[in-house]
Amino acid sequence: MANLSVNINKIATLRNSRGGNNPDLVQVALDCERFGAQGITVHPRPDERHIRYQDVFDLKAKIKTEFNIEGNCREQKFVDLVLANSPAQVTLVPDTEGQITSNHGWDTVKHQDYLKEMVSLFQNAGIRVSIFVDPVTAMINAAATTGTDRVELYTEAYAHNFYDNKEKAVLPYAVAAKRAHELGLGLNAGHDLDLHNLRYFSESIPGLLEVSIGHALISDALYLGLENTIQRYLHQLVHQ
Ligand SMILES: CC(=O)[C@@H](O)[C@H](O)COP(=O)(O)O
Ligand SMILES: NCC(=O)COP(=O)(O)O
Repeated sequence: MANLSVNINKIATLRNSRGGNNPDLVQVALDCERFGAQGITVHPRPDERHIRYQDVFDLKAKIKTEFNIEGNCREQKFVDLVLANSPAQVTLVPDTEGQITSNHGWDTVKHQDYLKEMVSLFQNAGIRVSIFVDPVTAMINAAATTGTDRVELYTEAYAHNFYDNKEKAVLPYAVAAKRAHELGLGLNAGHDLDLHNLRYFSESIPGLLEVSIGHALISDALYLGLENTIQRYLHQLVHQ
């Protein structure tokens, strides 16, 4: 069964909208853990529009489950933040300036040498590395040459195409996952996964280690409550 890492960016968005500490990000993270989440994900961005750099230190001091920090390693401030906090995992995402959210994976072919350097920098600090990639065989092949521990498949296209034709939507992911397994890479996935598309994805991708879910899960919690929502997401990941 894949682990569920709850991305709490949206909690920070809500908190920042009023400038105080409501909702309390650290408390929400602790509650996610208490309700069964196996990890906490944050994606600090340079404008600190949701997760602030200080949040990462505050979370690191309190959470007990797997801490996953996602972000752009081309920002020195991000690299320093990760090294200072030693999370269980860093996920390297090729953010571009001004983007609303992550919208593409790394071009691991073009940036192979650079990624190799970044992977060993973090691994030498004892941090597991995952590279965010599109489900394309060439990207998986080149990711493996960087020495990364895992790849995270960018699931926006799957989520988008799920309702039209779920078999077709998942196919590139199944092919990419098979290749990743052949190359000995661990497999994570995330972006726009939700209560409707999660079960089919996890059933179709054997050996999936972790999903990180934020936007849909926090939105569902408005209606269902956080504890019930996390239980429902966990339930999607259990296969008979
Ligand atoms: C890496 C990824 O897939 C993103 O979903 C990201 O972590 C979310 O970031 P935002 O919350 O800033 O949209
Ligand atoms: N890595 C993906 C993630 O953390 C959450 O993405 P989303 O569920 O907010 O789209």
